[in-house]
Order: sequence, then structure tokens, then C-alpha cells
Amino acid sequence: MAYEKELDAAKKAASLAARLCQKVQKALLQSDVQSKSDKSPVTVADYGSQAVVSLVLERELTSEPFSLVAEEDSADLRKDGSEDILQRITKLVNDTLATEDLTKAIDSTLTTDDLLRATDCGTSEGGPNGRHWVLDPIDGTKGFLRGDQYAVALGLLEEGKVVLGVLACPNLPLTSIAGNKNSSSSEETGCLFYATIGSGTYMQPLDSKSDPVKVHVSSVENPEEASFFESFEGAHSLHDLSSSIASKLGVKAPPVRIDSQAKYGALSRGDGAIYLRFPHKGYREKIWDHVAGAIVVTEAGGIVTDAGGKPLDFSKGKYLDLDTGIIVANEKLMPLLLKAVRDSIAEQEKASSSL
Ligand SMILES: Nc1ncnc2c1ncn2[C@@H]1O[C@H](COP(=O)(O)OS(=O)(=O)O)[C@@H](OP(=O)(O)O)[C@H]1O
Ligand SMILES: [Mg+2]
Ligand SMILES: [Mg+2]
Ligand SMILES: [Mg+2]
Repeated sequence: MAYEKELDAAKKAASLAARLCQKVQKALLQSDVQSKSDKSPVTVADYGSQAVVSLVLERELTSEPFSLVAEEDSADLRKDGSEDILQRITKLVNDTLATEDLTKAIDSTLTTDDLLRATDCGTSEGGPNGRHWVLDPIDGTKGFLRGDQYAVALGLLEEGKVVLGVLACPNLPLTSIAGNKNSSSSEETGCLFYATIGSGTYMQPLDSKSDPVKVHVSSVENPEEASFFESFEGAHSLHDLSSSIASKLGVKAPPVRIDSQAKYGALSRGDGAIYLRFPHKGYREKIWDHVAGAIVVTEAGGIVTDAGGKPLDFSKGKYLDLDTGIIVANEKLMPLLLKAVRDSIAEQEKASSSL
């Protein structure tokens, strides 16, 4: 299979990073949360997860030049007053690597300087040439803070195209989340989705040796029977617009609102049939919020496009060159969905121009 070595490394990296995140989520302290310059939250787990993934990839893929485009950087950790948090992240990463006996392979115990260096491995810009790993160490940090869904999302771009993706979703139930929002807390959670180009999408329990299963998107053809996913956070996607699109399609079920690329994972196994994402005007989508999720869904038979029906272009650097939104559905539903999206956006524009 193509990309076998890379896939093994990526699964190991994302699973270990997810273990670190689970540990932090269980014992989250207010002091673990900081605010970035754009006011979004970042935690010791975002930094720790990024360092773990970067160190594992570096160690497992020694023969290749290594480029990583990742969400976090070390600027805030280098500021005066950050010594305690930096120590804490370094300990977390050392403890996590020790569970796999990786510390020995990674030159014994890491120092805070090693931690800063590992974090800054992720400052590549991506682009159309060569290979770039793309990482969101915690996608859905707000969900993570609420104790809800989040994902460690890792993908690989080759000449601007996504060729591999891994999504570790520690809080996603192993069975469908559709109509299951109040599922009991005893339900087993933790899913690892992965896909390589041309080989389909698989899911296996996180942290478990049991066999992976091949997954497929929903085969629903009648939109009345479809359910749709959107961001939990109203600030991240226009819920009014998705509601108008859903009613044009005749969708009966209420929206399923979950955080992060766990939505792409859940779609890839048919928990829902449609994903609608319409950021507020002016927001620029980052590639790490979609690379892994996009291949997980497309290899499971889904279609991921912008709101005008164009495929997502991951070759332009850190940002996706689109300002309309992102939609996902199976082949049968996509034409109907595109029409409903077009009509709803036109109605919305007409309404706002008459104000
Ligand atoms: N204003 C705005 N509009 C659109 N999107 C935004 C916005 N702000 C942030 N983000 C990005 O959304 C990422 C979280 O994914 P979701 O939006 O799917 O989930 S949710 O909002 O938490 O429900 C989230 O990823 P993380 O920062 O990795 O958590 C952000 O990259
Ligand atoms: Mg963030
Ligand atoms: Mg994100
Ligand atoms: Mg993130």
C-alpha cells in the first residue's frame, strides 16, 4: 500500500497526542488555558499534542526531509512569566512519550528548549511543491474546554494534494452519534479514522488493538431523511443560513452540532449525511482545519467542496482560498444541496441589500 510507513507514523503520533489530551481534559486547570493574540483559547494540551506529533514524525520518518504546517507556535511560551506553563507542557510530553518508551529513542528526557524546538517544527508555510505534514494538535479547543468533542487532526500534502489523513477523536462514541446526543457516559468512546489516497477510509478504536473497519458515507438519497452537521459554536458558522438550506432541502431532523473535525469522522461512517460550514464574513479558513477531515470523507465516498461546488485547494499555503463556506454530502445529495445553498445565499444577499 502507498504511504504505509507514513500512515503508521501518523497513527502512532495522533494516538499518542490524543492520550496526552485525554489526560489534560480529565484534570483541566484554569491556569492551563491561555488566550492567543486573536483571543482564541489555547491550552497546555494544544502545545503538548503538537510537540508529541512533531517528535514522533521526526523519529519515525528519519529518511525524509520534514516539513510541518501546524497551528501553534512557541512565541507565547517564550514570553516572561511562561516558565511554569512551559515546564508543565514539557513534563506532560515526557510522560506521554515514556508510556511508549519513546523518550529513549528521542535522546532521553526532553528539556524545555527541546520542547520549544519541537513546537516550532510546525512553522512551515505549505504550498504546491513537495511534501508537507499538516497538523491541528487540538481541533475544537472550545469543545475540549467544555468536555465535548475535539480531534487531533494530521494530514499529508504531496504536490498540493491531500494523500493521507488521520483523525483521533477521543470523545466520539464508537457507535453512531446520530440521535444519540444524550448517550450515557458509560458508552465507549475514542475513534481513530484514517485514509490514504485510493485506499478507502478505516476506523478503529483509539488505543486498542482491535481490527479496523472500512467505513462509508451515508447512502441516503432523499434529503428529507438526511441529517446535517454544523459547528457547535455559532461564532464559527452561520446557523441561520444552514437552517434555511436545510428547510429548502426538506431536511426534517434538527441540526447535529458538534465541535471540530470529529464532524468529518462521523460523516465518513454515515452518522449524518450533510455538513454545512459558513463562517462569518472575513474569516479565512486554515488548511489544518480541513486537510485530514477532507480525505477521511472523500475516501469514504463523500464529496467536499466550497459553497460554489469547487474542490478545496490545499496548495495555496496556510489558508484555503475561499470565502463562501464548505459543504459535504454524498454524490446523490450534492446537486440538490448545491442548489439549496445557492438559493439560500441569494435570498440572504437580497434581504441584506434591501435593509
Ligand atoms: N470565527 C471563526 N469562524 C470559523 N471558524 C473559526 C472561527 N474561529 C475559529 N475557527 C476555527 O474553527 C475550528 C473549530 O472547528 P469547528 O468550527 O468545526 O467547531 S466548533 O466551532 O468548535 O464547534 C477552530 O479550530 P481550533 O482553533 O483548532 O479549535 C478554529 O480554527
Ligand atoms: Mg485554535
Ligand atoms: Mg482547528
Ligand atoms: Mg487547534
